[in-house]
This record gives sequence, C-alpha cells and structure tokens, in this order.
Amino acid sequence: MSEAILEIDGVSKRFVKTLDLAERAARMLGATVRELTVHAVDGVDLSIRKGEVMGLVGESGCGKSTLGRMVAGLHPPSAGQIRFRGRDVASLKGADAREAALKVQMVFQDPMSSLNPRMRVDQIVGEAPRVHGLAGSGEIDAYVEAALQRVGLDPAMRKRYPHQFSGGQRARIGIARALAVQPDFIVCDESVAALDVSIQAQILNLFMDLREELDLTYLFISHDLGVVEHISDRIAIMYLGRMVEQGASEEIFTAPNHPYTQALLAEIPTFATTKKTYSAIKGEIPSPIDPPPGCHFHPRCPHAFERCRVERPALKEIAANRYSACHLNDMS
Ligand SMILES: Nc1ncnc2c1ncn2[C@@H]1O[C@H](COP(=O)(O)OP(=O)(O)OP(=O)(O)O)[C@@H](O)[C@H]1O
Repeated sequence: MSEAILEIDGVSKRFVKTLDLAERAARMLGATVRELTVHAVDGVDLSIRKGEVMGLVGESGCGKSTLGRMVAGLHPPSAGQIRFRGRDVASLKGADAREAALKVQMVFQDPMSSLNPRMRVDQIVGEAPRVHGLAGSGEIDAYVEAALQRVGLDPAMRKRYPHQFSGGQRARIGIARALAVQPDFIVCDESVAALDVSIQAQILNLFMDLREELDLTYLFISHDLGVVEHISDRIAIMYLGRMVEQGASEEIFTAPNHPYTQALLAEIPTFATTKKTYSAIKGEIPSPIDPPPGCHFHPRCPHAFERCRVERPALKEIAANRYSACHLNDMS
C-alpha cells in the first residue's frame, strides 16, 4: 500500500451567511437579525494514497465542493489541517506555498463558466505555465500543443474560443489547463456532470489514462455513486458536512455499512434491482445552518434510536481500512 499523499485531519469550514436585502433593512431599522453560520464541512478526516482515485459522494449541499476547494487551496479551513506530502499546506510560505498550490489542481463542473470566453484556447492553457516559468516564451507554443494533444484535442484548434467547442471538448480544455502546470493531484468537482452519458464515459476514460501516464492521484467529487463506481479505488460518503463512511469501492457497493450509504445505493436503479434492495432515502436534506443534533442523518434513518438523536457518532474503523460513523456498529 503506497503512502498518503494527502491527509485531511479534523477539517471544518464555516461560512457566515450574508444577510439578504430584507434582513439588512430590518437591521438598519433597529431589529435584531441573527447572523447565521453554515457548517459546510464539520470535522472531516480523510487520507488519500498516492496514485489512487478517491470518490467523494453525497447529496447536493453536503459540503463536497467546499472540501474539494479547501484541498485545492481555494478556501482556508476554519479548523483542522490539510497536509500535502506530509506538510501542513496553511503553514507554507513563499515558493513552497506556490509549489504546493500548483501541485494540486481543480477541474470544475461547467467548463463554459470556468473558461474565460474572451481568451483563445492557447491563452487559456498557456497562461499559468508562462506565469510560473514552466515554459519560456520560445517554447510555449510547443508546450500548449503537447498539452492539447495529451487530452485528445487537435492542436490546430488552439486559436479558437471556448464557445466554438462542444461540451466534451470544453471539458478537455479544462483538463488541459489543469495539467499544464504539471500537478500531482487533481480535484475533479462534478467534472462530468454536465455532459451526455456517452461523453461522460470518454472523459472518465481520459482521466484514467492520464492517471497512468502522469502518475496522478484524484479526489473525484460526484453526487452520483454510479459515476464514481467504476473509476474509484475507494469511496468516501459525506452527509451534511460530515464523513459517514469510507472504504474500498467494491466493499461500499457490495456491503454498505451506513444507513445513508444504503439509501444512496437504493437510488441507483440497476444496483437496487440486480443486487440487494435497501429502503430508498426519505425526506429532505436538513439545512447545514441548523443541522439536527446527534447523528445528522437520524431524522431520515429507518434504524434511528435514542442515542442517535443526542450523540454524534465517531467515524470508526469497523474492519481493515473500512470506516463508518454509525451507532449501530456498537450494538453488534
Ligand atoms: N461561499 C459560501 N458562502 C456561504 N455558504 C456557502 C458558501 N459555499 C458553500 N456554502 C454552503 O455550504 C454548504 C455546502 O456547499 P457545497 O457546495 O460544498 O456542497 P456540495 O455537496 O458540493 O453541493 P453541490 O453539489 O450542490 O455543490 C451549502 O449549504 C452551501 O450553500
């Protein structure tokens, strides 16, 4: 088993919700308007080994993107530590901080909104390597051509603008831009969610080919367990800011431990009909502004009992390299 390249240790992120117009007006008129805190990520632990694909799954709003953004250095954690190659990223300064920032890159969901529409592809892909001195002015054209070829784009298209490409091609441009700074670790945030299913498969295959070719490690974020099933070595499941289960991909699918994971699996039609059947998830996801006490999942859990309503379950190792945060595991 290879060493951890990334360690997330007790990481939390809180956002103070900005007041809307009516709330600001009420405050100006002297009313007491409480500032609300969103607990987007709440004490998450996760360790990712060099070369693996870690799938990160959960319903919308559970904190996946916020965790991914913290890993990519786009948000500082409110608490806890993120270590890349053993070094606390927040404590790095100067050249060390810049180097760490380049080594972890993010590929976003919607290439159209993350690519500058007024820049040509060669500028989009070439900008960061030029700024960071990875390619000199005499080499930049060849550097960009190689980056485009690596993701399956014809370098002859390098003078075009993003709107002149299809969705799948734009996804490839986003990947080429991320790879152009020679990262070791890629955070894919719903990177195929906006694509047609057949194009999704092509882009997932591209990610896997690049992993081999460039020795990459991935944190692959998706709300859809079906998408991460085939590419992830391990899967981590989040619910309302907390980690609820982690394990080898195959084990998560064949023997999910946490009732929330079981409910998510019930929502994949092929899985539910061909393998085991679990109760589908019921009710709305609660707000991270006012999460339920105890286990956050207890109001929707078919197995909840008194302890679940009052005590937060710790993420415990329930078998070798298998973790779950459920009080039911203490009863067997
Ligand atoms: N900058 C911000 N300011 C305030 N609240 C935020 C901010 N970013 C995220 N949140 C809130 O934090 C919670 C987690 O959001 P996040 O985007 O990380 O979830 P997610 O699981 O990635 O969901 P989605 O797939 O819908 O993006 C949500 O309630 C969201 O509204």
